[in-house]
Amino acid sequence: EFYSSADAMQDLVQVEREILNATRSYLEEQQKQLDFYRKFLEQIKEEHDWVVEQTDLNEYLGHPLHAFRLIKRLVQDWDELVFDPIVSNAPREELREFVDSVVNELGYPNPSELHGAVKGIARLQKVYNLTTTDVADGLIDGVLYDSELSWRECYEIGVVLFDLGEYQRSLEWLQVAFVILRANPGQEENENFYLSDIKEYAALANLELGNSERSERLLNQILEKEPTNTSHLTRKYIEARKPGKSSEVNNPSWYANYTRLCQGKKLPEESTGRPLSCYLDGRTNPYFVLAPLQVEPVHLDPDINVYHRMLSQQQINSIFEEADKLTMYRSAVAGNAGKSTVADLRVSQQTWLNYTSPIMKSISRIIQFVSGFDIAGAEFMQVANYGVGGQYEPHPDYFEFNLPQQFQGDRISTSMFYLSNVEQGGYTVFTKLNVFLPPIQGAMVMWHNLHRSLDVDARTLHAGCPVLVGSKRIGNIWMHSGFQEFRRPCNLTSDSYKSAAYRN
Ligand SMILES: O=C(O)CCC(=O)C(=O)O
Ligand SMILES: [Fe+2]
Repeated sequence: EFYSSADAMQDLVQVEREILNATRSYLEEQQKQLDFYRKFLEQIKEEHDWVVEQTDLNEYLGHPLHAFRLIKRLVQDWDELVFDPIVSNAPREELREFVDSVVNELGYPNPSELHGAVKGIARLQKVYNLTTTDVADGLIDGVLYDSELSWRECYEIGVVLFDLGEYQRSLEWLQVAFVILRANPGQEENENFYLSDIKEYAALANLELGNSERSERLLNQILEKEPTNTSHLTRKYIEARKPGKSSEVNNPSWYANYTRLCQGKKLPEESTGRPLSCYLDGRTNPYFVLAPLQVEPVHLDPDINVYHRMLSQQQINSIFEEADKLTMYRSAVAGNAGKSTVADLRVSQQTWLNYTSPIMKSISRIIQFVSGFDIAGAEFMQVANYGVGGQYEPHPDYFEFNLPQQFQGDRISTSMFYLSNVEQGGYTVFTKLNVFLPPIQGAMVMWHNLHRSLDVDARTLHAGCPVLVGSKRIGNIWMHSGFQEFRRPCNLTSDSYKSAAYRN
């Protein structure tokens, strides 16, 4: 799978380059062949015409050499020089074999990936309030990119969204396609045919949305002006079918907070009289005496801290070198009965790094010093890469139920390293705490997922917002509550009441 990770997408660039080069050579080879055939035909024609011009063909062919020449041409030359090569077409076979080998080695996206990519665009529009015209113009959240879409691309997006049942969004894309196509007359040979085609899809989308009148009107326009083969059938279909209901979009309860925070907007907060401010911490562990931790507290109770400049570019490169040795997989989520499943709510690719390499040894040391926890029983570091539209919808990091058998206790804390900056989007947000964090390369954010009583803390619900532009890389280390009894002792009374009101 390619669309879920920016890294994986890079392979596709190589695939396209290889196919491009091979096809170009193929065309050159074919051109040579064609030139050869043409020359052959000219030669034959010359001889043939000469034969036909003979006043007495019988006499001419009675000559043994003339007869031999004609027979030889037909038996040998036509076959060897023209028919065989045309039929077997060696360059085409070579091209096919080459493309197969490239595809086998590097992979090739299947049609479902187009759906994934289009869903990604629709998701970005929804989360960041991007209008369809802006996106089509290459204007992404206020930044203009040199990447405007053609009418055909807009049309394809509209069709895929129609297939996905996103009729309102589909209609918007179809409208933009229509406008672009009509604004550039003469660019497309079958312009009128395409305009009708777009209208036909728009008629169907309108029908699904419950706008039967509009649907009717669009179809009549086609039938009056540019009737196509299918429009009559569509008319029958529309007459036979009951219009759909304009579906009220029912967003989940967390959705408003989620999108607001993803856009970098906070709800106003009551002042606690004690604004949070950054500080240097050289006392948590002697390790930090000479290079104190640069702490940015972003929330108190539950505490969420960002530690800046934890990793240098060099260290980050070393992490990627380790990750490159392994295969990245599409991230899954715990589904029913704890089974892991792939879902749109988490679109990224990931792999796991153990703590044996020098860089990972040093990370495990740092993480233990900062958190105070013993890394024994912790999971390997999960390195993830999100492509455009990649995201992780609100979730807690703890399991609570369905704790994997090999776990020593639940995930007591999360330490998440930002291994890249993100050009636009990709914030980490805490939907119940009114906190958003733009990724900053080299920084690490840490929080506890469990109360001291080891009950789960529902306030820690968080999400990775969709990446708008860029490629997001993170590294997660989850500590487990086993082995930590002396590191973070329980209180005498349970503190789980604090999060009781935040469940669901
Ligand atoms: O991508 C992010 O910012 C959050 C990722 C996350 O929550 C996770 O991987 O569990
Ligand atoms: Fe998480």
